[in-house]
Amino acid sequence: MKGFIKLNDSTIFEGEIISKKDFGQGEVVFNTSMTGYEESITDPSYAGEILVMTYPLIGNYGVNLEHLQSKRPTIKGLIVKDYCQFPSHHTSQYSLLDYLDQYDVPVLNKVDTRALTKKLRTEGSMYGVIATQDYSLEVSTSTENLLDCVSTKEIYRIQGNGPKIALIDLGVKKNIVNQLKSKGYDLYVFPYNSTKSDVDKIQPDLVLFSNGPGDPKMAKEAILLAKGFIGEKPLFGICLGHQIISLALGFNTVKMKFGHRGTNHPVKNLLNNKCYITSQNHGYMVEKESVKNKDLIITYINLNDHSIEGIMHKKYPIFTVQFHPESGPGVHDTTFIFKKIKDSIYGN
Ligand SMILES: NC(=O)CC[C@H](N)C(=O)O
Repeated sequence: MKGFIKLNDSTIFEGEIISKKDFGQGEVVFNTSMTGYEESITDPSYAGEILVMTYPLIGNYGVNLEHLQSKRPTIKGLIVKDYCQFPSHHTSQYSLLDYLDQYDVPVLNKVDTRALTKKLRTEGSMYGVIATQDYSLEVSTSTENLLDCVSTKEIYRIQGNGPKIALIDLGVKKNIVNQLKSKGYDLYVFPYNSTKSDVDKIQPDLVLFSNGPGDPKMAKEAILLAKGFIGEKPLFGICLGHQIISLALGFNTVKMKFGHRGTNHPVKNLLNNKCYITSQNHGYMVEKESVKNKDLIITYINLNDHSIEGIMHKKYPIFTVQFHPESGPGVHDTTFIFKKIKDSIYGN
């Protein structure tokens, strides 16, 4: 069936809707990974977003449930150039389309994704609507409470013999939990709106703020929670968690022109001059000009645009990364960060 994506400046890109669902709206973002669509479509950080894959052939290796980063797809729609109808991989359990159809996610195929991506790169991120027929549709730019959609409703524990971590679930990816589990941490996973007294009950050795969707400034409860623990407990944050801790420390965050979404983003550790290739998925960043506190150090920068990719406190055991050390999808260069958490607990 003929369909299209209409952007909020009224530009239309035509395509074919191949899914059961023929309507979806959200912020239109592009990901430049050549593989990893299973992880990306289920990464809760993409909640509220329509995902454009720049790699032209998508669906080739089907879907294996083990690769998924959460219980269901979190995207509002998928846009591809050439959907592969006949996936071939020995571990594939579903075709990508069958999997997305189970959850009513619209898929728009045969789109000139290169032209669409060039548009978003030059003019900046936009909202869009995937639809059929009615070209006069209004493009909505409103957002829902994304954290409420992706965070756990109840506290739960994944027992381990190591230090006790309070993991604030802002839409945590499965690979982060798996990495922490594999290092033996005793994990208590908390809802996004937990209070300091909720978390204090377990007497954690460290409080970890996870990745997650949307504008970090909307995560008011989590910012307050992070503020409460500054100087009291070691803190660590990944992606949205990095932004939240940064806001709690008095930095500002701003929306990027089109964000970083892909698996080959080079970052440099300014403390030892080492470079790493990292997996990334974010549309906001910590504003460089806002870093004025002398007790804070920028630890990592992105080598493509020199934006901040990590910070550290000089006096307190607080450190954060904007990139995704757990990968899923992507490179494993920075998984050492999960061991560094232990060092920060023990003051090394
Ligand atoms: N992966 C994430 O945690 C994303 C953080 C935030 N939602 C952003 O887009 O910048």
